[in-house]
Amino acid sequence: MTTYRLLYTSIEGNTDSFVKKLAAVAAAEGDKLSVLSVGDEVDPVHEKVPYVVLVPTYLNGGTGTGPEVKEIFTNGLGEYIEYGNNQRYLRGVIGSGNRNFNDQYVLTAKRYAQKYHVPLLGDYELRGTQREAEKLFTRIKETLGE
Ligand SMILES: Cc1cc2nc3c(=O)[nH]c(=O)nc-3n(C[C@H](O)[C@H](O)[C@H](O)COP(=O)(O)O)c2cc1C
Repeated sequence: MTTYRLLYTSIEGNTDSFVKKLAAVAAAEGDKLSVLSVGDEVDPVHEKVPYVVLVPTYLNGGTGTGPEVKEIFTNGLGEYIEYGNNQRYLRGVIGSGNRNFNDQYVLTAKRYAQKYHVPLLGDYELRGTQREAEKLFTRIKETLGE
């Protein structure tokens, strides 16, 4: 049994729901997740093992992808990554969003991947599907596996 560390933020509950799907996939494979939901109220701790983050997309300031388009609501997760040495243990990002946002689909995750120099491991829409949870759990294992 292996335990995989995941950090995420969820404003409206969709990411929470997807993380539950991932946990069920992990359990079915005899593995475990160690998850932390990072909200504004969470005091950052020093991460001690490699982890993957899941971040939904919330933006304002326009319809494009330029610097005028600002991240909203999810900033606490970025601050957590930048706390102490936490960035050193970040291994990858999974993005979520809604394809109705076209070019801005999962833009926050793409920005995190670029900013923190880690791969975008994949993406899913809204609450995601069972199939996506299975596929992304495989990516998490490949990324964090021993
Ligand atoms: C105000 C607002 C802005 C959003 N902006 C984007 C966006 O720019 N790109 C995108 O892919 N999804 C966007 N979304 C969709 C959310 O990322 C999507 O609903 C996600 O599943 C929310 O996750 P959560 O329920 O865990 O907070 C937006 C949603 C809201 C309510």
